[in-house]
Amino acid sequence: MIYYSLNHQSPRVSFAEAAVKGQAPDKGLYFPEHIPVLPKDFIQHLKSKSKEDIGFTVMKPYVGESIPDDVLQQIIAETINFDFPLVQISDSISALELFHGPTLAFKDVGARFMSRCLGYFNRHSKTHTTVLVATSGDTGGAVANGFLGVDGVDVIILYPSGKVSPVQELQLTTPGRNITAIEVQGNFDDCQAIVKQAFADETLNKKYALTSANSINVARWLPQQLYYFYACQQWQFDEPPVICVPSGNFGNICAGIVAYMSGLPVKHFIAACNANDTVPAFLQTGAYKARQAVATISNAMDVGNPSNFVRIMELFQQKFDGLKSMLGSVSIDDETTKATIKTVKEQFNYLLDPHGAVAYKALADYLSGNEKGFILETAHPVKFPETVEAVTGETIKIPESVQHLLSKTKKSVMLTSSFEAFKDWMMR
Ligand SMILES: N[C@@H](CCOP(=O)(O)O)C(=O)O
Repeated sequence: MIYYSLNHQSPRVSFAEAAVKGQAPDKGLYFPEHIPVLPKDFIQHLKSKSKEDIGFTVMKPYVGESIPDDVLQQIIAETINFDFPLVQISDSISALELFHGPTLAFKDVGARFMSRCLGYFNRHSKTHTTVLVATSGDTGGAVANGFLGVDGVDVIILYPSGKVSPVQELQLTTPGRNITAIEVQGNFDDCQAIVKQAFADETLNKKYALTSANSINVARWLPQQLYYFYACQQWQFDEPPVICVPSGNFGNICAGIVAYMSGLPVKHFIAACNANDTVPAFLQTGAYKARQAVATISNAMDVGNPSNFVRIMELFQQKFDGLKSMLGSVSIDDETTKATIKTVKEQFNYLLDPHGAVAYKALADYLSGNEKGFILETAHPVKFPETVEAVTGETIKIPESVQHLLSKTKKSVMLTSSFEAFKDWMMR
């Protein structure tokens, strides 16, 4: 597989080069030159396949010759060694629970896959890589966990001060070793802008081999397709599902659309957003206007300028009508999100996290007649106990993986949101 830059001013590269660079030199996102269509037989017999088989079959065309098959099989097995259950909430809505990994959020899959790929590339080229990552909540913890102790890799996580949940903050500020957390006095878009500027900065690039562990990196983005295959493997109805994805940086839903274009049966996609409504507004007006991110209770989606939207446009060959026929997007406010957590708990005894609740409400509003669908439950409610407990009046049982964090002390470097402050810190 060859990858090109969406800005079309950089050389085409292999999977290995795209993963090691993160972003193309012309600041474009890498994109696969074609979307492989999987054999019909494979899709029809998903139910009889193992998670590992599905993972290998889906990822192999994207990885190409960059990683030998036996190593890729091992990487996939280590990436997906937890459950992805599709749990029925109501007659028409199920939840694909993506929070059974080590950091209780869907980012674990991409972070584990990418860290192992990079570890493999570094062992072979004997290079040292510095991974920069911006987070609005869940990516940071997953990347810290996935890259902890990986050979030849240092990780620098930038997060918006005061705008991630206490559990998320502990996950990304306490691992130590090769992981450093930078607390930025700004919002997620400021963190993401600093990271993107760093990739284009000559001085920093002379000193460090930089890459990204956000979904702008193909090795973080593409494995997210696997969720959709695992969901369809468990889908019990004849009609294909409507799939609703809580969306911030739009990497996850973009990966879902790739899975659909590879042959996975899907009726419609809905990108459920919080008050950060850049994409819902675009789908209504046809004018894309990035906005300043605003803080909400579903903080991992507090993104005003979603990086992956350019990839979604590319998948639909820049055709607005084609895009609109397959993708809808709505904005759900915090009060409605809280009311949804409460109602779903009372009616169906299912506890949603704020991100899942945004998706649940968007899907419930969309479905009509006998239509059925599922949401991606992207994070465990225990990552947001203040919100969830206040709404339901019940205490959430704290899992072991969170319990041990609570006694740890946060360690971070506080910086302003200017690129110069970050560059100065990096140079020192
Ligand atoms: N929702 C994210 C924001 C970054 O998204 P990514 O998928 O591009 O890493 C977060 O939780 O940090």
